[in-house]
Amino acid sequence: MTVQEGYQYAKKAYEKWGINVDEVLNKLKQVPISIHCWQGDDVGGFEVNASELSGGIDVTGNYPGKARTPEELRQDLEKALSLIPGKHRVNLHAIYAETGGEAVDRDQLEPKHFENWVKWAKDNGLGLDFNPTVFSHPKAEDGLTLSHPDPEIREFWINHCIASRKIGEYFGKELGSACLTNIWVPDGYKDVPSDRLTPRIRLKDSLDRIFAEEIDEAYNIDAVESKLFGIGSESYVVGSHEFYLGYALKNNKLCLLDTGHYHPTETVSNKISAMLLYSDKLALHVSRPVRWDSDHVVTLDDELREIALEIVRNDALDKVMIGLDFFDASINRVAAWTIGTRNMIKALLYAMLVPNDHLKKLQEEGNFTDRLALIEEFKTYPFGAVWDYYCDQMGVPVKEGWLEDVKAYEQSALANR
Ligand SMILES: C[C@H](O)[C@H](O)[C@@H](O)C(=O)CO
Ligand SMILES: [Mn+2]
Repeated sequence: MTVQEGYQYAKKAYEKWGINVDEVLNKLKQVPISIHCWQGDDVGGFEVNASELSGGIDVTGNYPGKARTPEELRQDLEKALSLIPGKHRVNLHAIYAETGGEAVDRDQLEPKHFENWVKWAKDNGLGLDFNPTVFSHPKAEDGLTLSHPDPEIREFWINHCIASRKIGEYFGKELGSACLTNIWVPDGYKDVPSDRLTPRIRLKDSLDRIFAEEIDEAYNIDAVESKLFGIGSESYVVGSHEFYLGYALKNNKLCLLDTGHYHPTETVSNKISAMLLYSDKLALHVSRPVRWDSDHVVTLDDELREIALEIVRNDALDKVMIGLDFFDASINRVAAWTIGTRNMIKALLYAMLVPNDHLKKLQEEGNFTDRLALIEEFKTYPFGAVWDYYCDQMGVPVKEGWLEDVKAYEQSALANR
């Protein structure tokens, strides 16, 4: 069966349920995914005086071919983007600044240090998002930053976050698309704290100072990302979910939910509808925790589909800013981006091809038998045939065809590094 024949067959199956597949694909085309640059170099960055990765996160594996320069990272991203259908965004961290060989500390970073990224984003029709890097630095050595008892250390990180918001504003202005600038800090304690409140008072004060400067949301949107625990902060994290949920609601900021930052049986899919009742927007770092916040490559698992269903069935595609956050150095890094991003898009397509309104109605009527039966039957509807057609139409490889491209790229580019 050709891709076209498969599509016609699938279309008929979905049309029986009133789903207009052509309309679905047009809608899907317009959903940007923010692809994290840090999968390409194991969260290393290009600082002149780079520190080891810290902040309670870890990248394992040493698959050859990691990007060593901004040029290599951009080249690898271009390769991955050529295998992913749609127009997307790239998410940068401050450690990806280009300072021309000069050591520029993070509180001194300026838009000019990201000019190459902006030029590249313009050439490739991409939006850019941003993150201050509040780890992997001598001033984050003891695992405390914006909540540090030492006012000088706090000041340094406050200034870095302010500088980051200005860089975000610059991205937004240059690219004509608002940049999401997300603050995540690792602050916490390995062992049971004797005072949970004081660090939180300091973190709140730091955030107030960071956000004191008004920046037009047409250019820069602020987000705050919580966490449950990290390596070395197993007992207490200052910026917990409740801390940031309260902060964001009170200060009109976005909560960013990282799917690896909750208890193992706690799901982000279950939070989306609740949070959107109280805030216009929220942001995601879609990741895959395996026993811990391991940042495995996103697979098309139940939770990914459930997240996509929650976004789609609640008509929240323009309210939930979808970003990815995983880093696996045990496999080809371009393949990691391709697999994870294609899966995110596949999940959205899957969710758009479910008769969501009908299923909602069944629930309202108390018809739980039909609800379960249909949810299960739709899992084996010919969604793969629609996905193949979408890839074909968007000019990217169908099915696993992309793997050949990645292998050729591994030979021609990655193997020489
Ligand atoms: C690179 C980090 O993963 C990222 O900044 C942060 O979002 C995080 O999830 C830390 O666990
Ligand atoms: Mn994250």
